[in-house]
Amino acid sequence: MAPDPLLIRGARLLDRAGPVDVHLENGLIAAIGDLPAVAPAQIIDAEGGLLTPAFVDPHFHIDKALTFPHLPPSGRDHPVDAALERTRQVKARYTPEDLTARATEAIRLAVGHGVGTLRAHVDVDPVGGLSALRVLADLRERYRHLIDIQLVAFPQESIVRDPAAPRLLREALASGADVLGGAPDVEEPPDRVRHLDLLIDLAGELDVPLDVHCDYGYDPGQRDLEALARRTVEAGLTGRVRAGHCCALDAYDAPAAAEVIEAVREAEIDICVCPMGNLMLVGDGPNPPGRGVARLQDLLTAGITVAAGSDNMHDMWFPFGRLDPAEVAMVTCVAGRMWSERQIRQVFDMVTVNAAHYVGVPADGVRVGAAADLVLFSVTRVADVLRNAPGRRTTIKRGRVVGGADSSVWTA
Ligand SMILES: O=c1cc[nH]c(=O)[nH]1
Repeated sequence: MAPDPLLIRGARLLDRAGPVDVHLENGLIAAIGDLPAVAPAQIIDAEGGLLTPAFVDPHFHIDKALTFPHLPPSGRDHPVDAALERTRQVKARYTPEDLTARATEAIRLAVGHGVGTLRAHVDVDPVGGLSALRVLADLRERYRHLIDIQLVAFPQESIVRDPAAPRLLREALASGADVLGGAPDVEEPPDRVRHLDLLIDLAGELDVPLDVHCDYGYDPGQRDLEALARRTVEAGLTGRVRAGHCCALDAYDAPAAAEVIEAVREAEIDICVCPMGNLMLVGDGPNPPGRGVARLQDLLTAGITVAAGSDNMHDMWFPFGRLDPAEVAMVTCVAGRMWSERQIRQVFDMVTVNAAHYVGVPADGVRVGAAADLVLFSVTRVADVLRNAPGRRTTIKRGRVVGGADSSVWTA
């Protein structure tokens, strides 16, 4: 059933002077300007607060979310080795009930924070098979009125060493996954290109989008992103491939970085950085030299679409987080030394319109005819959104109010 028309009075839009009224009807933005009240429209008085496109979180591991309290101790020295080991141990103990409870809490937080679309990686491998994916596919349908969830079939364990793994990925895509994921880092170095080849072949054959975790290390020798870009073009998948993390870009010297960035540009690969987890885990030793956040400003200068994702929340990969893209954007500013108002605004795009492009949904901004997926803030400036200044957020999905930061409107 179409929601009642909604009139938002006196909202401030990005890049536009002065408050305006915004009329929502049939899930779309119907008019913007100085509008008469249209009875019997529901009216929200924005009181000059900022109205922006809904947040899009382009990279989140929903199946692992909130497992932190149950992690076994790890004897591993390197935090990434510890995270991989604990991932294996913990996911072997998932139950449908525990997964449903944790994922539902993640969805509740996302909706409350203004996320309209969430791309969620779900481990699909011999440890758990398709069981987590099935639970999450059910939740995707149950909460479709509140949030769009895309499920990525993510092979967190090897697909080269295990001959059954590619078949499992096929089954995942036939039974609910929207996107093919990948993680060449989990292979022995000589097998990484084989991992990429398997992914590219499968994505081409099944005609599905591909989203690959790439180069998760502060290591100038890691060039999987470049290999992915070159294979993307060769396979005719230009514009259909996405890459997350890309930490090694931070470790390359300038000529190597320029070469890889040019290959990425040619392949039209959007990049998603995940600075919260990467600042914590990437880099060796007690005083790591670089922190594994891809060269944001060089990528933007090259015209590449850069998005930012929350990655993990309170699990074996990241102990903190609250699934709030405003927090991700604030950390991205800090990590990328993006301090000026113009740069802060660029980073806000990384969690809204750029992230929308990354996940393949329209990135229209607040315009007549665009989907009415919006967030209304009581604060007026982007910097106040990113610093989580006291105030309220109202989440609007397809023209209907579905939640707020205090979560009082959210109904399961
Ligand atoms: O491989 C990875 C990287 C980050 N977070 C995960 O859950 N897995």
